[in-house]
Amino acid sequence: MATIKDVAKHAGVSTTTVSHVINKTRFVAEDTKAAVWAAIKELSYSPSAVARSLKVNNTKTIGLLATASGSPYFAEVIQAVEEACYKKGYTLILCNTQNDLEKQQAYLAMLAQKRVDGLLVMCSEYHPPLLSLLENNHAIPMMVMDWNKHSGFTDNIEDNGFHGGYLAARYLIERGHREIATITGQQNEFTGRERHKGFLHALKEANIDILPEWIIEADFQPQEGYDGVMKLMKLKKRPTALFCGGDVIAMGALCAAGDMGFRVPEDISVIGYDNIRHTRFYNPPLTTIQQPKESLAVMALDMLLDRIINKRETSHSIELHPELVERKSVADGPYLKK
Ligand SMILES: Nc1nc2[nH]cnc2c(=O)[nH]1
Repeated sequence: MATIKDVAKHAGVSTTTVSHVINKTRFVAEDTKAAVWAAIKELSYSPSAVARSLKVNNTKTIGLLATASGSPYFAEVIQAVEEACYKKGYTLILCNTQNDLEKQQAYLAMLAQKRVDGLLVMCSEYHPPLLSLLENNHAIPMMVMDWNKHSGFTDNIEDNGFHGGYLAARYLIERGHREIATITGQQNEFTGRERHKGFLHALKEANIDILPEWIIEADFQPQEGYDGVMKLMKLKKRPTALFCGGDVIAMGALCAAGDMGFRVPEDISVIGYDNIRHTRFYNPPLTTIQQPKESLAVMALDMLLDRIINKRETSHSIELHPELVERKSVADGPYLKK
């Protein structure tokens, strides 16, 4: 592979001139520039990012310690992170860890060895061993994207999942429902837990009791939504509305309702959470709560770059604001005041 020295020799100039031509850091005469670019082309020279990194002490790379890019929600956030990195001239290194501590350890070590400039963390579950692991690597500028606790050494985002869950329940209540069930995301995940708490709070505030069998603690999988609706719709007392803690759960829920011969929203109303791209094409199009995934990605990266570039050491927290997206999966319930 050609080096900068080869290019300089080929073009009959110094390596410094080659560097100035490539980086546009100084005036260089047009014919010299042309000779350098011709040599670069002829030798298929590509500037070494490694050599550059050694010189400037940064790598223009960001690590993302993620959960699983196969889930539609994470896929959309990761795509937005990648796009934001690209726009700022950074390369993203994606590490899917599937909540496996060994993988988290191994990837963190690799990212540290690769000298990433900063780390985005979206691991879903923040148990003590993971937190110690992150703290042990606090020398790397860090932003946690799905946890609202102030850790002191990282920045973080408050996604207001509690408010989002509250909005979902309020909407169902305002549409005249009181028999409301829920199939939650996993309760050891911050997003799953906060959304569920907000949902319960709205019911309590409206003096609505929820039957214990109407609360199905699940995880963010369509199968869980499917199985959940199968159980709910076989109960003697069926709910008229259902809040699913994630759109992928709602996908399974709609499928089960159809398989059992129930119509959505006529027989049961369904509301989801996340507003993943495909929900517009669900049958019926899903009413859901918008998790601002692009803002999450852009804000997380901006804050991380602020830590990296401005050497900020104090922790900052930023907020996202969920919003209702009305489509066609919720009908008026029996208690609607006209
Ligand atoms: N694991 C997981 N966590 C989430 N948090 C918000 N949405 C999701 C999802 O679809 N899966």
